[in-house]
Amino acid sequence: MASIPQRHTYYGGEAVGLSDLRGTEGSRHRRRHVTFGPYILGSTLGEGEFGRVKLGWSKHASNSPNEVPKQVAIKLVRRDTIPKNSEKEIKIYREINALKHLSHPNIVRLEEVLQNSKYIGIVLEYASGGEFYKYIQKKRRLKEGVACRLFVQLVSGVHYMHAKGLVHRDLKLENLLLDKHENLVITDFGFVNEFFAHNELMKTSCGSPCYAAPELVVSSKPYEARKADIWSCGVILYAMLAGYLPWDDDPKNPDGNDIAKLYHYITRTPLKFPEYVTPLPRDLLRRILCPDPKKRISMRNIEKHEWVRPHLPFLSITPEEWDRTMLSNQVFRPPKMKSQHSSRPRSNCSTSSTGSKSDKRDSLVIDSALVNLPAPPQESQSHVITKPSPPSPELRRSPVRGMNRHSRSNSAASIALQAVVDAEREHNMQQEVYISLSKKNHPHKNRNTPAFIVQRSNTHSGTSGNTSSLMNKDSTIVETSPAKGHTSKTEPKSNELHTLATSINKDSQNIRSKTNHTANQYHHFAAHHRKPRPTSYHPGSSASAAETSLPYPSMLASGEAQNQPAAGSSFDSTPSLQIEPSSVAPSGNQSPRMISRKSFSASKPSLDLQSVSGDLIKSQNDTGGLTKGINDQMQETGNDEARHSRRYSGVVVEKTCSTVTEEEVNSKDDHTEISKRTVMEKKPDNRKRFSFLSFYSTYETSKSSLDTNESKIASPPTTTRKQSSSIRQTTTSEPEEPKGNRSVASRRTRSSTKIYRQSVMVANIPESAPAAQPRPQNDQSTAKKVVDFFKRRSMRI
Ligand SMILES: Nc1ncnc2c1ncn2[C@@H]1O[C@H](COP(=O)(O)OP(=O)(O)OP(=O)(O)O)[C@@H](O)[C@H]1O
Repeated sequence: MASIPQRHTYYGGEAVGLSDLRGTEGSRHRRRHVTFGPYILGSTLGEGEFGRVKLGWSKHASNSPNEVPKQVAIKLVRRDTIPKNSEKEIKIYREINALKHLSHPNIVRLEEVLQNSKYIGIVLEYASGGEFYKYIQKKRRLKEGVACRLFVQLVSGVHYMHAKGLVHRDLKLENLLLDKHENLVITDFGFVNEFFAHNELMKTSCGSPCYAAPELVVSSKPYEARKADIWSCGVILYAMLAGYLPWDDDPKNPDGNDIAKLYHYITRTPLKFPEYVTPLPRDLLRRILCPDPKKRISMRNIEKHEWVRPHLPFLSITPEEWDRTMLSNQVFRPPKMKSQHSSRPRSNCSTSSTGSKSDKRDSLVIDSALVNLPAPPQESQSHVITKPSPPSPELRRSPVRGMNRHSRSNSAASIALQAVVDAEREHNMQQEVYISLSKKNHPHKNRNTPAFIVQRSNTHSGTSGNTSSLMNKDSTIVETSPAKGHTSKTEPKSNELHTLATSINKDSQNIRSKTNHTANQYHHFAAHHRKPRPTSYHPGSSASAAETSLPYPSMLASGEAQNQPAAGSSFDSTPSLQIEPSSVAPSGNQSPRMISRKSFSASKPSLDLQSVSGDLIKSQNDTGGLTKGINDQMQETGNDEARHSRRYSGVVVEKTCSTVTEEEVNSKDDHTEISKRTVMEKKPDNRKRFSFLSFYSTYETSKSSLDTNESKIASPPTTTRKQSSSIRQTTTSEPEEPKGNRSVASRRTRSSTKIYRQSVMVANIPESAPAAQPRPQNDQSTAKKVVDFFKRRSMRI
């Protein structure tokens, strides 16, 4: 038996033995963790605009030695860094609100929102697989099968959010993470926006130049945001397959510094591929990376493309089915109901972990008016931040619209309050879905069974008739809204949905069982780095939904001729709804390897939602505006069921936590561990063409200091990480040529400055950008600085 080493201290001639010191020593050795609410804080996983993202794990689960504590990523946002009504506040608000409504295995899951007097903690699912760009960087490029699986996951997640009426607007490799089973996880919803009509156009351009669709850059016209997301997906797919970004080989703009030239090049130059990219993905990429958004392939047609056919069952899962599946795998405890007489939500924020008076003082004072969520800011034509605007005349079914607004509700503190209120609504919604499911299980009792159309794709009429031969004619998709002219012919069988869920769960359990060992090592895997991110948000307004024709600049017109798909311009046509009942249920072999996340697991999550969440408040009037996409379908089909399909999107709880202080958080980073991810951060191989971060240049790793003396044990050993960097812009213009030998070391190392990407607004790039002319040296250097600034940052275009 290990004995505590005897220590004798001499005090003025009197020996003090162990027994006298045991208390002192005991307290010294006692593990004291830095905590935030119900979570023990660990190392810093990364750093963004809002602050550090910490690894955390549930205190409650750790009581049992055999139970792996639930791990989470906690985005800690200092409240005093978020001025009221600031861009930052709006961005956080948007991100939280969007995540609450998204429940998809490839979208980062929001666990809850916590706060104390100093911090707001956005508790997210922990994506332990690290950052996706590093994954590609490590492998140089992905094998086709792997790329296809991950692309399908990306498409599924993006399609899901589009169906929910949301557009991401900043899809890029840096905003993709991997979970422990190398499934894709879409993160960073700071630029998310809602759209309310199928053809609704947006004004505000967001994103990063390399991933931004041309229409965002070369035209000031409103754009169809979903098509812009699709473009970004294409750039991501290209990077997966090729190992570098497309259109980076302009000899006149080798470094891609000149954004005007970059976009001229994009719109005028046919897409080139290295020889190792096979014809099928090439065809798909040509259809996606089509400069003319009108001719760009739609999400539905991507899902029908031959290349992704092996994953058709997965892609066939509709948003509604995802909602149900995720819901069925959630452990949901009915929240404590507040008193019926209480008109305002009750918060447990005063039950801070310290219970100090100051904490109570800092706790949120809940204003009943906050029950009405503020509207998200509208996009303004002038690209200026606007505050929540009054409801638009057209009724948009949004939880943030169509309700009384609270004029002061945009304060940082109120964000978490909104979360409480939304939890209330979520619960209500949850109950609706349960009712819906229960009715579905007894269809004879259900008068509102949704009208699923089940039909072979090659039998539907209309626009799909011209589909390319590469389209999967036998493919089936599942839709909740019937095609025009169709009436509900086949009702969805609840056992079909069940089969889907069961299949997924089986898959999940298999993977889970294989990876229990990995799970036990969870806490050893963390990473921290400083990752530049877009930092500003410029809400804009949506253009009129009536505006369906997008005048397109001539340069695009000329470019589109070159980048058009070889055939099948009808890809953008709205496909009819098709379901092949027999193919709805995914076969295990065909399903992409993903799942394995909690949502798919039948196992009980270690987080005790109730103990964590405290009060959840039931809402009376959730109208689910963020599910506008579904509502659109509902309106089209007259199908009320879609309304019930809004999923329960996680319990969002606001709670006051008082144990973490700024000093603790700041100091704790000093000893962060990272073992797994650092493997990916070896010195870049010069033979690699692919190096994503060049665009943002090299940036210094933040040496986080998570561990205080008190938390050494809580936090695994720290490895200071250095971000390698650089998306290389190559000089050769030869097509079909792998360009791995180009020397980019100098570019990679040209900057080691710590950089925070900041969104910027730039004027639209003129159609004919002035050719680069010799300029005085001083001017050039200034211009270079500006260009570098843009290149290294996520850019508001
Ligand atoms: N759920 C997560 N799991 C694991 N790591 C994460 C998670 N979320 C964020 N990180 C890490 O933290 C880093 C910063 O996160 P994120 O970019 O979301 O922060 P942010 O403050 O929103 O920054 P920005 O909005 O500027 O992008 C990420 O690059 C990633 O490495």
